[in-house]
Amino acid sequence: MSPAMAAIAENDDVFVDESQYQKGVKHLCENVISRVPSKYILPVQERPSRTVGIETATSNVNRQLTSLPLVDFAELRSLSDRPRALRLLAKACEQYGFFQLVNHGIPSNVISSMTDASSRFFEQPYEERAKYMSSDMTSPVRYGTSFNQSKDKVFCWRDFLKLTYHPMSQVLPHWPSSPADMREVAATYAQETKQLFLELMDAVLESLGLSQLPGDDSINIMEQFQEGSQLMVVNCYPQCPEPDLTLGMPPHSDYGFLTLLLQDQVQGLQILHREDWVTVKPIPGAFVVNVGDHLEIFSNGRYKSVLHRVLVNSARSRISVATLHSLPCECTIRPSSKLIDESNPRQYKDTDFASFLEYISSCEPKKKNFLESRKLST
Ligand SMILES: O=C(O)CCC(=O)C(=O)O
Ligand SMILES: [Fe+2]
Repeated sequence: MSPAMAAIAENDDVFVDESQYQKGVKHLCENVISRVPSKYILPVQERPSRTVGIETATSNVNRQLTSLPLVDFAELRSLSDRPRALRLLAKACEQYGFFQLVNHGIPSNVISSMTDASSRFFEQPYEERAKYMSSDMTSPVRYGTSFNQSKDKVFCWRDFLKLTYHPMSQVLPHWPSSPADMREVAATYAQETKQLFLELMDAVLESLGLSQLPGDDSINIMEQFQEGSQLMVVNCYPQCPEPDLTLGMPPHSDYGFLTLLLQDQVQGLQILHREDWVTVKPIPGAFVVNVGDHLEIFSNGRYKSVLHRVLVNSARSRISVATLHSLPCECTIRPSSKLIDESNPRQYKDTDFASFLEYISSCEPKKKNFLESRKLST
């Protein structure tokens, strides 16, 4: 360890120079650390064991593993089972904003290769990962740390690699060339999850009663989804010596229509359900799917974009891959006209990707603020 980065024995702060924390948690963990540096220590009210919801603080944390609703994709694909599966899907999106998707048909080797290549990416020396560091939110490849590292006062215990994917564009050459299989594995994974998202979105529209209506926008919107935005977020949460003092990710909701999340077998994801934080139990090979802000807006509030956060632990590091899908970035998102009537007045303003980026660049995005900011006061 160089003197400039020397750990101060009695102090928790590993780095004398604050800017070293910008290099990420993996980099930090290359030093011997037995305590969490103050840069990562949350105020007491925001720590994992002390919060219910985000504003209220009680000690009533539900650490039980919850069984999320299970949606069987094979049933959605079967003519006879589809109506029942659609009802289940609707209930999950209304009541939890989350479900586990099983029998989705993506080959298991595509999934295991993705988690495997992701782990190997983070195992590389810092200099290799740092090639992709960028503060430009629109960059097609971005390595970074925390949640919003240029704004966060307290850092999260998480490093990430964000890859934007578009079937037509030339972003692949910008993706990491090391590990050697990363580009190919990530491209296959992106294509497979895109197809899955399209089929799921078709089911979501049907579950909202929006398909096959004369003059309905659903055919139009499905065409737009073909060209839609797709962001893969590979999250790495290293082992943490004092996991009760920090979070892997703060409470947040996702911006798109649907997020397809692959988590390894290390639990950590919690969702806010009936005011309790509940841990989502990993199911091997399943996707955790959640409603994003754009779908809440499009469904005029019927489907919920729910706050979730990530706990870290002292025993094992954790990898997850979240794929966020939405309409093309230049599209405006607004409540479907079919879901607005006298008894369901319009609840959200028009929104677009540019206003979202502007919003997250200008504030500390730790709460459900963006979606709140799009709500019309009634
Ligand atoms: O790591 C997880 O389980 C959740 C990740 C997440 O919420 C995100 O990337 O938006
Ligand atoms: Fe998320």
